[in-house]
Amino acid sequence: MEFVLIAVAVVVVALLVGVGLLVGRGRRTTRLDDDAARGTTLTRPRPTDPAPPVTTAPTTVPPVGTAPDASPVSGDTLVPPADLPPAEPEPGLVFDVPPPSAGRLVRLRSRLARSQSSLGRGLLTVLAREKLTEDDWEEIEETLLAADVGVAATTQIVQRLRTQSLVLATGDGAALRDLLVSELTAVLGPDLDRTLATDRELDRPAVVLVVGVNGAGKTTTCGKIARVLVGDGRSVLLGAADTFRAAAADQLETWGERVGVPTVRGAEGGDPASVAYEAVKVGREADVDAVLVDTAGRLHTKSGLMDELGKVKRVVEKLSPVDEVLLVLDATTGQNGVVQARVFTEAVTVTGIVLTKLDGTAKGGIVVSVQRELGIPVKLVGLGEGADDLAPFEPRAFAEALVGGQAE
Ligand SMILES: Nc1nc2c(ncn2[C@@H]2O[C@H](COP(=O)(O)OP(=O)(O)OP(=O)(O)O)[C@@H](O)[C@H]2O)c(=O)[nH]1
Repeated sequence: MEFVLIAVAVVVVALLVGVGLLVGRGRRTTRLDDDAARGTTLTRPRPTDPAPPVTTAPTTVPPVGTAPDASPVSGDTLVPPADLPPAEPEPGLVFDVPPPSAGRLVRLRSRLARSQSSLGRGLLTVLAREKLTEDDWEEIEETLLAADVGVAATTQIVQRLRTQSLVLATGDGAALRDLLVSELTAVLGPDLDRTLATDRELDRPAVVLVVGVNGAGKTTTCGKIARVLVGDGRSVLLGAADTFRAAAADQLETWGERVGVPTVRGAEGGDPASVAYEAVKVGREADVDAVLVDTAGRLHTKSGLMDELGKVKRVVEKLSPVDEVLLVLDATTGQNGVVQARVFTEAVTVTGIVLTKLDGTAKGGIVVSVQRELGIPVKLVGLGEGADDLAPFEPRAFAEALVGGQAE
């Protein structure tokens, strides 16, 4: 009898060890050090899985952060934050290698097809006419307005084109097309500083907050910016301060895992400010170049959301200056987006706009009106759902792409 009991005990222990090992092979979610905010966890790409590459969806283990006292996932050793992020993937791991940011807008110009066919082609057809009549100029004006270029900018473009067409004397479609590109470039603010403040300072990482309403593409954009930075050779840490929607943290983690970037996340419904603080703290200890913090876009009330954003920024600033606050706007929402944007600019000092979903609208001129109305430069544009469909904004290249035609 005693022998049977011993045999049963051995089998049970073996089974438990086996299950523990299997779980340990999933996503690695590690409690941070003892000073970490309650419920905050750090996830990093799995370092020792032999295969398959991380480009596929990772195995998910329930977030440890939901239970404040949870201990590290079985089989994990607590990784000192100063070791982060891995400079190279461990043997057997294949991270995505995103392309560098330079020249992306030119590569993605065909994504502006909808804007181009309504704005560019419409204008080119009129400009190609032998002699431009009053009706033609009106048509040009209407086309620009319909593409959301805005009244003031449209008036400026049309007036200047008219003057210059007189100088040209004859109807030269190609020359007028080039003039149109120049005028569009001029209203896009070619001299605005669009540098993303993501360069590491001497003693600390750059800190970027990503804000905007839900559905605008914040989390996706955060992940895409991480890829842009990794593609440019920088080290990044992500902070999932959108604790309102648990899936947002999972989504962000997955983006990070694909390029070898760790994520700090909190318990669902936890305090976003403490997650943001923790992310910046870990980023500083790990000496990364930039910490990107995703924030919530939805709360029970709009004023609640704005108060929360303000708090996130204030709390982070106890530890580090915030170098960039990027407001993500959905280009397909047109003027509504501008109204939303104003609410955000009242709560935090927005330093740059990311205009997403420009591939899904015929109103590419929204870039002009958003910038003019808010007085904030568009720094990045989203041109598709693909992982690398985010490009630094370049006025001339954008104007060329919108107008299309021969000189492209
Ligand atoms: N076509 C297109 N889709 C985009 C672009 N950027 C983001 N999206 C899509 O927009 C949808 C919403 O993106 P999310 O990143 O989840 O939006 P969010 O603002 O974080 O939303 P919440 O987490 O609910 O606040 C996703 O399906 C994205 O793939 C873009 O540039 N083009």
